Amino acid sequence: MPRYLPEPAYRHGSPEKTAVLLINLGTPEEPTASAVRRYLKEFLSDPRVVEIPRPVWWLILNGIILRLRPRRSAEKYASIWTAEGSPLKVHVERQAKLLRGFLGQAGHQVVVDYAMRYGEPSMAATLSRLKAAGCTRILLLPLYPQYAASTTATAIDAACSWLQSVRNQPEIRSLRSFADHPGYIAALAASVREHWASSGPPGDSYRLIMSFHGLPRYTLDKGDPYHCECQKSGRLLAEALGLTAERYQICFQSRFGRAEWLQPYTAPTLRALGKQGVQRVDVICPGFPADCLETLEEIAIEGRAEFLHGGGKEFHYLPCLNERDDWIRALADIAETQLRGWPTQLAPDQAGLELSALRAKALGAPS
Ligand SMILES: C=CC1=C(C)c2cc3[nH]c(cc4nc(cc5[nH]c(cc1n2)c(C)c5CCC(=O)O)C(CCC(=O)O)=C4C)c(C)c3C=C
Ligand SMILES: [Fe+2]
Ligand SMILES: [Fe+2]
Repeated sequence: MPRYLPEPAYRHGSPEKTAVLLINLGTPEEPTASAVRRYLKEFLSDPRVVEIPRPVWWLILNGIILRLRPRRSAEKYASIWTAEGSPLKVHVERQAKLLRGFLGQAGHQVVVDYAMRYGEPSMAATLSRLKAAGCTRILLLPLYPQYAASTTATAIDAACSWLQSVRNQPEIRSLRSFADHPGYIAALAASVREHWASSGPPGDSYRLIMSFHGLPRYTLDKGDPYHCECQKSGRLLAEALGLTAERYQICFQSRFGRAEWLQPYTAPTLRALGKQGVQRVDVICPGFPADCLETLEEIAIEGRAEFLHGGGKEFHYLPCLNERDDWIRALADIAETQLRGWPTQLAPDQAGLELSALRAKALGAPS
């Protein structure tokens, strides 16, 4: 027998609201080994993330990874931690706040919130809170421009498993990906152009490196569209910038484990470019809408060292879209497109409430 969360008695005509829920990966609560262990345990236990059969993976995870990795990763987190907390969380929180303002300008009265797939604020708690606040329509917006089963799909799974616990379910919509959204590509292109304007235009010995988070190679063979969506975003960005094929390169970072991942790998590519005598690289991470450990530490610190040790002269890391105005506008456009057909004004609902109160009065009974 399913067990449902406690539910208030249904009242006809109660206010109905629409919510937009931004979803990101999640991040440890503190840059300490124990907080990182808790985070990694939840993250890496997800069968969408690691597809190795369970008894074997359970032994590797608990016997090796969770003993060794948390301390090393915590040191890396400590190197990028801010006074306000983990950069990923700080940026997502601000993005939600800004999106609320932008959607408000567009005339929508929607509730905008954010949740993390792993850690806090959890998806289940946030969805329950939205429901308790009267949200009967919820748009799920995973903040992954390129679809992957290990990111987008697992975020939707988590929402679906929360739905299983709900008696009176809200209506749900979800965004699959936005790899070729014109506003997203234009915001990336504008950030590169602004960077060229302030750091000098690219010379003859130059590459723009577009570094995406990697995935195991088998995901491509098994039909995950992630690789293709990354190629598409990269090509559209290059086209927007007027870069020919020799002037940019798409590569994949953050390899985890010993299996083959999507190639070319970012770190060896940076080192090789330095060795080949390429003078300057600018690195952008279009797959990450918010700066995080993987961009601020792995690219801006370690990637820089790879290129310079290889013999390169000038390395620039371009920040993620974060709170850029053009990006938040693009996000608002993405949300509005998905919201189409849903009432996003409170007024009609309030009118409905008034009407049902009148009816209740007329009938002399609760509605
Ligand atoms: C952009 C999309 C991402 C994909 C695809 C992705 C797949 C993926 N990641 C791991 C393992 C780790 N990732 C870690 C951090 C991390 N990953 C993403 C995004 C994607 N991951 C982000 C935004 C972050 C940063 C989080 C932060 O707190 O700043 C980590 C943790 C850090 C570490 O110990 O190295 C791991 C582990 C796998 C296995 C995977 C797909 C199979
Ligand atoms: Fe990752
Ligand atoms: Fe592909």
